[in-house]
Amino acid sequence: MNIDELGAEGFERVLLCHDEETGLRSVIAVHDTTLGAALGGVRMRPYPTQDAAIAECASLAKAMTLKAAATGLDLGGGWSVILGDPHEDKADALLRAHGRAIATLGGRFIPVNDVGTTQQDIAVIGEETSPVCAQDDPSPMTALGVLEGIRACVRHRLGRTGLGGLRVNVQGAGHVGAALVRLLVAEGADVTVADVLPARTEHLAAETGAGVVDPADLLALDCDVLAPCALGGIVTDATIPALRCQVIAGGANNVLGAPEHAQDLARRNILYAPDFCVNAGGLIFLAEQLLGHDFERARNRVLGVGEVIRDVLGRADRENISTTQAAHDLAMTRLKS
Ligand SMILES: NC(=O)c1ccc[n+]([C@@H]2O[C@H](COP(=O)([O-])OP(=O)(O)OC[C@H]3O[C@@H](n4cnc5c(N)ncnc54)[C@H](O)[C@@H]3O)[C@@H](O)[C@H]2O)c1
Repeated sequence: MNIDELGAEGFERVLLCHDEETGLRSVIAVHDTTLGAALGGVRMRPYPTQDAAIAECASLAKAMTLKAAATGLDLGGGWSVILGDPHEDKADALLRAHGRAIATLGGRFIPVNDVGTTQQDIAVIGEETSPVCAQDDPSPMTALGVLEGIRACVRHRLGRTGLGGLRVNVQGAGHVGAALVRLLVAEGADVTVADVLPARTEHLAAETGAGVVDPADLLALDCDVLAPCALGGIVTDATIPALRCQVIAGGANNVLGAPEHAQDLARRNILYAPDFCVNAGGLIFLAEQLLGHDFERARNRVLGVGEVIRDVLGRADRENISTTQAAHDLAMTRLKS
């Protein structure tokens, strides 16, 4: 195994890993462990270039630091990505090699499943490194936190207390997206969902009665709330003019293509719930599990995501700053205290 230390500014560690024998090519970024070990995802997907993989990994690691700090968790921020197609390239030997690379960090990075990996994959990684988070799928708790975040945003922007009849467009019908659709439908919301894998939306529509549209049409479809639950980077110079929503609040990490898009959304009078706060439910749940707390206690803490969002929205209004800046300030206050 060849592991290169990239020495990226502002990061504790960034490792570029290559294992000839298994074909593993991966990146592990530990951003900040001031508050505790860095808990973060293992994402597997094809990347156009190695630099694109490093950039995504670094940006997600940083978001995890902010997420833990803003929501009051004693965890740091880190992430890892495996370059490859999860449907074609994934193998136990490759996952174990990634586990051996993580083990070199001596427990400072705790992996959990993300896009392209499952809890079973994390268990395989856990054959080589400890600790790992492979017990329970955090996605339903991420979705529950997003639901509470949507509730807070809708009350703030639309003055509505219930979600009945609220038009919500959900991008992505994977672990988080599907769970969110179920929760929203149970609240009486009018939900439309899109996924690049049609089988996922077909099943979900049959089960819940949610509407389905082509993924290419979803962002420009009129709605009250847009809930991004696929990959990040969907708010860009190209998509902002087409958006027809009043609120953006979803499970996806790194929704904004660039930080300045927070101001662009505010100019268009679209209320943006910062992703690293509104999607923190899964991380809160995992942190509670690591502490040995029971399910009910963990779930109650996840419901607190709504309170965090209310705090962020209030701060943004009072200080006349973007919601992203307000959330960032909240996180930095805790990191520096
Ligand atoms: N799983 C969690 O608990 C958790 C926690 C925090 C953040 N997140 C973030 O939430 C997002 C979703 O995570 P997940 O675990 O549900 O992943 P997943 O892989 O289960 O689901 C993602 C879904 O998005 C679909 N998709 C991809 N590109 C799309 C597009 N352009 N349009 C529509 N659909 C598209 C995929 O086909 C897939 O069904 C990711 O950004 C992840 O980092 C997840």
